[in-house]
Amino acid sequence: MNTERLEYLRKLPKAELHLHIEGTLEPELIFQLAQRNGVALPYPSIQALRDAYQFTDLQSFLDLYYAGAAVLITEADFYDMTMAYLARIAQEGVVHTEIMFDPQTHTERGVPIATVFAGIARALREGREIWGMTSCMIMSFLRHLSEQAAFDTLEQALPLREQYRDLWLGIGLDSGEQGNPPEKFERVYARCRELGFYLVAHAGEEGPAAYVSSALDRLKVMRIDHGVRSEEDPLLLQTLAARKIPLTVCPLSNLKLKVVDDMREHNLKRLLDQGLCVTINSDDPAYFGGYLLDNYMAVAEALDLSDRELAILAENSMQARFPVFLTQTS
Ligand code: HPA
Ligand SMILES: [Zn+2]
Repeated sequence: MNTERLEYLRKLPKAELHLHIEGTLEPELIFQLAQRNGVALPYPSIQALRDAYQFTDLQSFLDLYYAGAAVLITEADFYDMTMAYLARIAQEGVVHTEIMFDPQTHTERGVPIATVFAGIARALREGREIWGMTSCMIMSFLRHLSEQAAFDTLEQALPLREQYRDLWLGIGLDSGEQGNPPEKFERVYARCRELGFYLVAHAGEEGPAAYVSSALDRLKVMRIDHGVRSEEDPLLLQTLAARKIPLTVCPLSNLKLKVVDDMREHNLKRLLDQGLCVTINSDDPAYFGGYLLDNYMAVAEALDLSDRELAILAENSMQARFPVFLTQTS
C-alpha cells in the first residue's frame, strides 16, 4: 500500500452518501450484541461468520445482511453500531455522512421504530459534538416488500419527525432490485415529496438502465445510488451529465457482489470522463472488505487515477450532499 497516497486521500474532505448503517455491523459486534441480547447465531465463531462472506450476487449478500441485523434489539445496540462506524470514518477524513437505515428489517422482528431512530440519532448527535461531523438519516424502504408496507412504515415514522427534524431528511429505496422496479413505489415517493423529504433510490446496480430512468422520471430522485448500469443507455448518460445527477458508486461492493469481475473493469473512470458527478462510497463496509478510504484506494490503484481525479471525486461528494448542507458555512 502506498502510504503517501493514503495520507493524501485521508486529508481530502470527503462526504459519505451511500452507507447502510446495518452494513457496518462487524462480525465482532454481531457476536457481542448476540451475547448481550441472548440471540443464538448459526455460526460457531467470529471467523466462521467472516468466512461466510462469499457472495455470488446481491441476494446472497442480503440474506446474510438481514440475518446479521437480527442481533439489533435495543436502543443501545443501534447507538453502539452507529458510534463504531462514526469513530472509524472520523479517522478517514470523512466530514459528513448521510446514513441509510432499513426500519422494516427491525419492525418486522418486533423492534419499535422509535428504538431504531433513537439509537442512530443519539450517536449522530454525539458525532457532531465529538468530531464536528455533520450527518443525516435516510429512511429506506425495502423494495422486495409491498407498496402498502412502505406506506405503513412511513405512517409509523411520521410521528417521530418533529423529534428528528435536524436529522431525518431523506428517503431511500434498497434491497433486491431485479423485479422490483422504482415505479412500484411511485405513489409512496410522491407522498414523501409532498412531505418535503429529499429523495434518493438504488437503481442500476443489478437492475437495468431503465430502472435509473424510472427512478429519475417517476420517483423524481435527486441522486442515484449505484447507477453503474446507466452506461448501457447513452441518452440516459447525457441526461445524468446535463442535470448533474450524482451517482453514489460503491466500488468494493460492486466487486464483492460481482457487478464487476475485476476492479480494473470498473466503469467509474469512464463515467467521470463523460462528465457525470461520480462519488465514491462504501455501501456495507463490514461485509465488503473496506470503509471509505479503502474504496478510494481500490479504485485509485486499479484504474490508475491521478491525484486530481481523486480530488474531483472527493469534491463531488461534498457537492452532492443534501442541499441544506451546501448552504452551511461550517
Ligand atoms: O447494495 C445494496 N443494494 C441494495 N440493497 C442494499 N441493502 C444494503 N446494501 C444494499
Ligand atoms: Zn446500497
